[in-house]
Amino acid sequence: MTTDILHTIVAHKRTEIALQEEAVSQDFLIQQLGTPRPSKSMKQALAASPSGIIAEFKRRSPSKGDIAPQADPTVIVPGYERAGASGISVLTDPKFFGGNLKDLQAVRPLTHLPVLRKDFIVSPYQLYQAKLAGADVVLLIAAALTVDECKALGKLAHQLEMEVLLEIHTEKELDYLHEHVDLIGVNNRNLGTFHTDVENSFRLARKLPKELLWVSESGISQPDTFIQLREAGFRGFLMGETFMKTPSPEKALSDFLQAVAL
Ligand SMILES: O=C(O)c1ccccc1NCC(=O)[C@H](O)[C@H](O)COP(=O)(O)O
Repeated sequence: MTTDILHTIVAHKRTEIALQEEAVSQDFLIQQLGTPRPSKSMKQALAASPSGIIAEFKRRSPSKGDIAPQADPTVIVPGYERAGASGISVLTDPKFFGGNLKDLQAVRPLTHLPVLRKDFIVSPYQLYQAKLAGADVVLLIAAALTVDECKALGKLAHQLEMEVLLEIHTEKELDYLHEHVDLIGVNNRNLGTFHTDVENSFRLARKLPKELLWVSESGISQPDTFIQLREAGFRGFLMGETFMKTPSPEKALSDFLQAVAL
């Protein structure tokens, strides 16, 4: 089921990709792959971390508008690593989030952490782009795909040695699980209404497969909530706005980790 904003974003995404493909063909991207650099495992990094925060670089969003429109990822991302992030997420969507694949490319050599390409992935073309830009993980959003598309994209991501974070919002979307999923993300944000409720993670936790690593996504700002989510079994926490809206995302993350005593 697609919701309105998601529908709009995905429709625009298809146009964006078609234009990019006109300029640079998929065959050309494949030729450029050569011998790719080995990937870093987000799953292992989160499982080994006492905190598990995937700190996100996000300039703006459909729900909040401008958050940090002038932010520079080459400043923010090394700061996140110094502060103790376990992984990095870079929003690469230009129109709705003010991001760019170049942001991901720019931070790749500046961090040892696994990097997630956070975008609305609907085409193999975007997976080749992600690999070339240096992503270790890609997001597949159940609500933006059919089950077959999700499986085919997951399979290709694995062939390209990238991990797959499958994002769900409802129990029904557990039908999207397949053998090429490494991490399961529960989005606390309803993409139709933008209403954000971390209860969604607690509700769905009872249904999530034990063999996958669980990530709670969106709207996490309170140390108490974070601690309760860890107690419920989540080992990854995708957090953007809480840090990006402050003058120093590095300090905000460092303070947050101190508040949860990690
Ligand atoms: O953030 C939005 O408004 C949004 C709207 C529509 C689709 C996706 C959206 N966000 C993408 C994300 O996944 C979040 O940036 C990520 O989960 C972090 O959320 P937050 O900590 O609330 O910034």
